[in-house]
Amino acid sequence: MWRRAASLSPFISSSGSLIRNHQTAYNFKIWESFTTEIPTQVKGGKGPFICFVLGGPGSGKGTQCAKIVKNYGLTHLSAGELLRREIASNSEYGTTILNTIKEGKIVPSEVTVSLIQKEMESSDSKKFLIDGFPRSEENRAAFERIMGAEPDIVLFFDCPEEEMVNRVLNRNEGRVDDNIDTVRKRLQVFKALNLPVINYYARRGKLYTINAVGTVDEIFEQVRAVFAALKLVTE
Ligand SMILES: Nc1ncnc2c1ncn2[C@@H]1O[C@H](COP(=O)(O)OP(=O)(O)OP(=O)(O)O)[C@@H](O)[C@H]1O
Ligand SMILES: Nc1ccn([C@H]2C[C@H](O)[C@@H](COP(=O)(O)O)O2)c(=O)n1
Ligand SMILES: [Mg+2]
Repeated sequence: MWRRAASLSPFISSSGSLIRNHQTAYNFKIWESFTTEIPTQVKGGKGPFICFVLGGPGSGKGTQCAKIVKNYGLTHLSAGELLRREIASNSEYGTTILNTIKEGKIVPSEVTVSLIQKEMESSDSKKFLIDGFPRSEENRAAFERIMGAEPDIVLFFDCPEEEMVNRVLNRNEGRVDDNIDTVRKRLQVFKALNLPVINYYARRGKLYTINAVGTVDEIFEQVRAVFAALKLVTE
Protein backbone atom coordinates (compact mmCIF):
# COMPACT_ATOMS: atom_id res chain seq x y z
CA MET A 1 0.00 0.00 0.00
CA TRP A 2 1.15 3.51 -0.59
CA ARG A 3 0.23 7.15 -0.56
CA ARG A 4 2.09 9.88 -2.38
CA ALA A 5 2.00 13.40 -0.98
CA ALA A 6 3.64 15.36 -3.76
CA SER A 7 3.80 15.21 -7.54
CA LEU A 8 6.87 14.00 -9.34
CA SER A 9 8.87 16.49 -11.28
CA PRO A 10 9.46 15.71 -14.96
CA PHE A 11 12.16 13.08 -15.27
CA ILE A 12 12.30 11.92 -18.84
CA SER A 13 13.87 14.00 -21.50
CA SER A 14 11.75 14.34 -24.61
CA SER A 15 14.66 15.43 -26.75
CA GLY A 16 15.91 12.04 -27.92
CA SER A 17 18.38 12.39 -30.71
CA LEU A 18 17.12 10.00 -33.37
CA ILE A 19 13.46 10.80 -33.51
CA ARG A 20 11.69 11.31 -36.76
CA ASN A 21 8.47 13.20 -37.10
CA HIS A 22 5.71 11.13 -38.73
CA GLN A 23 2.33 12.33 -39.84
CA THR A 24 -0.06 10.01 -38.05
CA ALA A 25 -3.77 9.95 -37.37
CA TYR A 26 -3.73 12.82 -34.90
CA ASN A 27 -0.43 14.42 -35.94
CA PHE A 28 1.62 13.53 -32.89
CA LYS A 29 5.32 12.81 -33.10
CA ILE A 30 6.26 9.15 -33.03
CA TRP A 31 9.17 8.12 -30.87
CA GLU A 32 10.96 5.93 -33.32
CA SER A 33 14.30 5.38 -31.73
CA PHE A 34 15.89 5.57 -28.33
CA THR A 35 19.40 4.71 -29.36
CA THR A 36 21.37 7.36 -27.54
CA GLU A 37 19.13 9.01 -25.00
CA ILE A 38 18.46 6.58 -22.19
CA PRO A 39 16.95 8.38 -19.20
CA THR A 40 19.32 8.32 -16.27
CA GLN A 41 16.74 9.14 -13.61
CA VAL A 42 13.48 7.35 -14.08
CA LYS A 43 11.95 7.82 -10.68
CA GLY A 44 12.29 10.85 -8.45
CA GLY A 45 9.63 10.28 -5.79
CA LYS A 46 8.56 7.56 -3.42
CA GLY A 47 5.28 6.55 -5.05
CA PRO A 48 4.80 3.78 -7.60
CA PHE A 49 5.65 4.04 -11.26
CA ILE A 50 2.52 5.16 -13.12
CA CYS A 51 1.95 4.78 -16.85
CA PHE A 52 -1.26 6.17 -18.32
CA VAL A 53 -2.44 4.47 -21.53
CA LEU A 54 -4.47 6.62 -23.91
CA GLY A 55 -5.97 6.32 -27.38
CA GLY A 56 -9.33 6.43 -29.07
CA PRO A 57 -11.99 3.72 -28.79
CA GLY A 58 -10.66 0.50 -30.29
CA SER A 59 -7.13 1.82 -30.76
CA GLY A 60 -5.81 -1.32 -29.01
CA LYS A 61 -5.08 -0.08 -25.48
CA GLY A 62 -6.40 -3.16 -23.72
CA THR A 63 -4.72 -5.53 -26.17
CA GLN A 64 -1.32 -3.89 -25.71
CA CYS A 65 -1.77 -3.58 -21.93
CA ALA A 66 -2.15 -7.37 -21.73
CA LYS A 67 1.21 -7.74 -23.48
CA ILE A 68 2.85 -5.12 -21.25
CA VAL A 69 1.61 -6.96 -18.15
CA LYS A 70 2.96 -10.24 -19.48
CA ASN A 71 6.35 -8.83 -20.42
CA TYR A 72 6.96 -6.22 -17.74
CA GLY A 73 4.74 -7.18 -14.81
CA LEU A 74 2.90 -3.92 -14.35
CA THR A 75 -0.47 -3.99 -12.61
CA HIS A 76 -3.17 -3.22 -15.16
CA LEU A 77 -6.08 -1.01 -14.11
CA SER A 78 -8.58 -0.34 -16.88
CA ALA A 79 -10.84 2.59 -15.95
CA GLY A 80 -13.54 1.25 -18.29
CA GLU A 81 -13.34 -2.22 -16.70
CA LEU A 82 -13.60 -0.74 -13.20
CA LEU A 83 -16.69 1.17 -14.28
CA ARG A 84 -18.23 -1.91 -15.93
CA ARG A 85 -17.54 -3.86 -12.73
CA GLU A 86 -19.32 -1.14 -10.78
CA ILE A 87 -22.37 -1.48 -13.07
CA ALA A 88 -22.37 -5.25 -12.63
CA SER A 89 -22.22 -4.93 -8.85
CA ASN A 90 -25.43 -2.85 -8.79
CA SER A 91 -23.73 -0.11 -6.81
CA GLU A 92 -25.44 3.23 -6.17
CA TYR A 93 -23.69 4.74 -9.22
CA GLY A 94 -24.35 1.74 -11.49
CA THR A 95 -27.29 3.15 -13.44
CA THR A 96 -25.67 6.55 -13.94
CA ILE A 97 -22.46 4.91 -15.13
CA LEU A 98 -24.36 2.61 -17.52
CA ASN A 99 -26.31 5.49 -19.06
CA THR A 100 -23.16 7.59 -19.41
CA ILE A 101 -21.30 4.77 -21.15
CA LYS A 102 -24.23 4.09 -23.51
CA GLU A 103 -24.16 7.79 -24.43
CA GLY A 104 -20.42 7.62 -25.12
CA LYS A 105 -19.83 10.28 -22.48
CA ILE A 106 -17.42 10.52 -19.54
CA VAL A 107 -18.39 9.41 -16.04
CA PRO A 108 -17.83 12.07 -13.33
CA SER A 109 -14.17 12.11 -12.37
CA GLU A 110 -14.70 11.61 -8.64
CA VAL A 111 -16.38 8.25 -9.32
CA THR A 112 -13.63 6.98 -11.63
CA VAL A 113 -10.75 8.29 -9.55
CA SER A 114 -12.17 6.78 -6.39
CA LEU A 115 -12.34 3.35 -8.12
CA ILE A 116 -8.73 3.71 -9.28
CA GLN A 117 -7.69 4.94 -5.84
CA LYS A 118 -9.26 1.93 -4.13
CA GLU A 119 -7.35 -0.44 -6.44
CA MET A 120 -4.03 1.33 -6.09
CA GLU A 121 -4.16 1.76 -2.35
CA SER A 122 -5.07 -1.85 -1.72
CA SER A 123 -2.30 -3.13 -3.95
CA ASP A 124 1.31 -3.85 -3.08
CA SER A 125 2.34 -3.22 -6.67
CA LYS A 126 4.98 -0.61 -7.39
CA LYS A 127 4.09 -0.15 -11.05
CA PHE A 128 0.68 0.60 -12.52
CA LEU A 129 -0.63 0.70 -16.04
CA ILE A 130 -3.74 2.86 -15.98
CA ASP A 131 -5.68 2.22 -19.18
CA GLY A 132 -8.28 4.65 -20.57
CA PHE A 133 -7.55 7.36 -18.05
CA PRO A 134 -7.51 10.36 -17.93
CA ARG A 135 -10.17 10.89 -20.60
CA SER A 136 -10.55 14.64 -19.93
CA GLU A 137 -8.80 17.56 -18.26
CA GLU A 138 -11.28 17.13 -15.43
CA ASN A 139 -10.18 13.47 -15.02
CA ARG A 140 -6.55 14.54 -15.03
CA ALA A 141 -7.01 17.31 -12.46
CA ALA A 142 -9.09 15.06 -10.19
CA PHE A 143 -6.41 12.34 -10.23
CA GLU A 144 -3.68 14.83 -9.34
CA ARG A 145 -5.80 16.37 -6.60
CA ILE A 146 -7.08 13.15 -5.03
CA MET A 147 -4.02 10.94 -5.51
CA GLY A 148 -1.35 13.63 -5.21
CA ALA A 149 0.43 11.97 -8.12
CA GLU A 150 1.19 12.39 -11.80
CA PRO A 151 2.02 9.73 -14.39
CA ASP A 152 5.66 9.03 -15.03
CA ILE A 153 4.96 8.32 -18.68
CA VAL A 154 1.94 8.34 -20.99
CA LEU A 155 1.54 5.95 -23.93
CA PHE A 156 -0.71 7.16 -26.73
CA PHE A 157 -1.96 4.63 -29.30
CA ASP A 158 -2.51 6.75 -32.37
CA CYS A 159 -4.95 5.10 -34.78
CA PRO A 160 -7.02 6.31 -37.76
CA GLU A 161 -10.71 6.68 -36.98
CA GLU A 162 -11.89 4.26 -39.66
CA GLU A 163 -9.64 1.54 -38.23
CA MET A 164 -10.89 2.22 -34.70
CA VAL A 165 -14.52 1.99 -35.82
CA ASN A 166 -13.85 -1.32 -37.62
CA ARG A 167 -12.12 -2.80 -34.60
CA VAL A 168 -14.88 -1.76 -32.19
CA LEU A 169 -17.64 -3.09 -34.43
CA ASN A 170 -15.83 -6.42 -34.74
CA ARG A 171 -14.90 -6.75 -31.06
CA ASN A 172 -17.74 -9.09 -30.16
CA GLU A 173 -17.42 -8.86 -26.38
CA GLY A 174 -21.04 -7.83 -25.81
CA ARG A 175 -20.19 -4.28 -24.69
CA VAL A 176 -23.15 -1.88 -24.64
CA ASP A 177 -21.02 0.81 -26.30
CA ASP A 178 -19.81 -1.33 -29.22
CA ASN A 179 -22.32 -0.04 -31.77
CA ILE A 180 -22.01 2.51 -34.53
CA ASP A 181 -24.00 5.28 -32.79
CA THR A 182 -22.06 5.10 -29.54
CA VAL A 183 -18.69 4.73 -31.20
CA ARG A 184 -19.32 7.88 -33.26
CA LYS A 185 -20.14 9.76 -30.06
CA ARG A 186 -17.07 8.32 -28.32
CA LEU A 187 -14.90 9.55 -31.18
CA GLN A 188 -16.31 13.06 -30.82
CA VAL A 189 -15.70 12.97 -27.07
CA PHE A 190 -12.20 11.61 -27.66
CA LYS A 191 -11.33 14.50 -29.97
CA ALA A 192 -12.95 17.18 -27.84
CA LEU A 193 -11.86 16.05 -24.37
CA ASN A 194 -9.03 13.52 -24.61
CA LEU A 195 -6.79 15.02 -27.31
CA PRO A 196 -6.21 18.14 -25.17
CA VAL A 197 -4.98 15.90 -22.33
CA ILE A 198 -2.69 14.05 -24.73
CA ASN A 199 -1.35 17.42 -25.90
CA TYR A 200 -0.82 18.44 -22.30
CA TYR A 201 1.41 15.42 -21.68
CA ALA A 202 3.25 16.01 -24.95
CA ARG A 203 4.09 19.50 -23.72
CA ARG A 204 5.29 18.03 -20.41
CA GLY A 205 7.66 15.67 -22.25
CA LYS A 206 5.85 12.59 -20.91
CA LEU A 207 4.10 11.39 -24.07
CA TYR A 208 5.22 8.37 -26.12
CA THR A 209 3.19 8.08 -29.28
CA ILE A 210 2.79 4.61 -30.75
CA ASN A 211 1.60 4.08 -34.32
CA ALA A 212 -1.36 1.76 -33.59
CA VAL A 213 -1.68 0.44 -37.14
CA GLY A 214 -0.23 -2.97 -37.90
CA THR A 215 -0.27 -6.35 -36.25
CA VAL A 216 -0.50 -6.61 -32.47
CA ASP A 217 3.13 -7.79 -32.37
CA GLU A 218 4.39 -5.02 -34.64
CA ILE A 219 2.74 -2.44 -32.42
CA PHE A 220 4.14 -4.07 -29.31
CA GLU A 221 7.67 -3.72 -30.70
CA GLN A 222 7.24 0.06 -30.45
CA VAL A 223 6.01 -0.32 -26.87
CA ARG A 224 8.99 -2.52 -26.11
CA ALA A 225 11.32 0.24 -27.32
CA VAL A 226 9.79 2.63 -24.81
CA PHE A 227 10.03 0.17 -21.93
CA ALA A 228 13.53 -0.85 -22.91
CA ALA A 229 14.57 2.76 -22.46
CA LEU A 230 12.90 2.89 -19.05
CA LYS A 231 15.14 0.28 -17.50
CA LEU A 232 13.88 0.77 -13.98
CA VAL A 233 10.35 -0.34 -14.82
CA THR A 234 11.39 -3.84 -15.67
CA GLU A 235 13.58 -4.40 -12.60
N1 LIG B 1 -3.34 -4.31 -34.08
C1 LIG B 1 -4.58 -4.76 -34.18
N2 LIG B 1 -5.07 -5.12 -35.37
C2 LIG B 1 -6.34 -5.58 -35.49
N3 LIG B 1 -7.21 -5.71 -34.46
C3 LIG B 1 -6.76 -5.33 -33.25
C4 LIG B 1 -5.45 -4.85 -33.04
N4 LIG B 1 -5.30 -4.56 -31.73
C5 LIG B 1 -6.47 -4.84 -31.15
N5 LIG B 1 -7.35 -5.32 -32.04
C6 LIG B 1 -8.73 -5.72 -31.81
O1 LIG B 1 -9.51 -4.53 -31.84
C7 LIG B 1 -10.50 -4.55 -30.83
C8 LIG B 1 -10.30 -3.37 -29.89
O2 LIG B 1 -9.07 -3.55 -29.20
P1 LIG B 1 -8.96 -3.15 -27.67
O3 LIG B 1 -10.12 -3.67 -26.92
O4 LIG B 1 -7.60 -3.52 -27.23
O5 LIG B 1 -9.07 -1.55 -27.82
P2 LIG B 1 -9.20 -0.43 -26.71
O6 LIG B 1 -8.32 0.69 -27.13
O7 LIG B 1 -8.97 -1.02 -25.37
O8 LIG B 1 -10.70 0.01 -26.89
P3 LIG B 1 -11.71 0.66 -25.83
O9 LIG B 1 -11.25 2.04 -25.57
O10 LIG B 1 -13.02 0.64 -26.56
O11 LIG B 1 -11.70 -0.21 -24.61
C9 LIG B 1 -10.38 -5.90 -30.13
O12 LIG B 1 -11.30 -6.80 -30.72
C10 LIG B 1 -8.95 -6.35 -30.45
O13 LIG B 1 -8.81 -7.75 -30.49
N1 LIG C 1 -11.71 7.60 -17.57
C1 LIG C 1 -12.82 7.00 -18.06
C2 LIG C 1 -12.74 5.77 -18.70
C3 LIG C 1 -13.89 5.22 -19.21
N2 LIG C 1 -15.06 5.85 -19.06
C4 LIG C 1 -16.32 5.28 -19.62
C5 LIG C 1 -16.64 5.94 -20.93
C6 LIG C 1 -16.04 5.01 -21.93
O1 LIG C 1 -16.64 5.15 -23.17
C7 LIG C 1 -16.34 3.66 -21.26
C8 LIG C 1 -15.51 2.52 -21.71
O2 LIG C 1 -14.15 2.76 -21.42
P1 LIG C 1 -13.01 1.89 -22.15
O3 LIG C 1 -13.20 0.48 -21.74
O4 LIG C 1 -13.22 2.09 -23.60
O5 LIG C 1 -11.70 2.45 -21.72
O6 LIG C 1 -16.17 3.90 -19.87
C9 LIG C 1 -15.11 7.06 -18.41
O7 LIG C 1 -16.18 7.66 -18.30
N3 LIG C 1 -13.99 7.62 -17.91
MG1 LIG D 1 -10.15 -1.11 -23.61
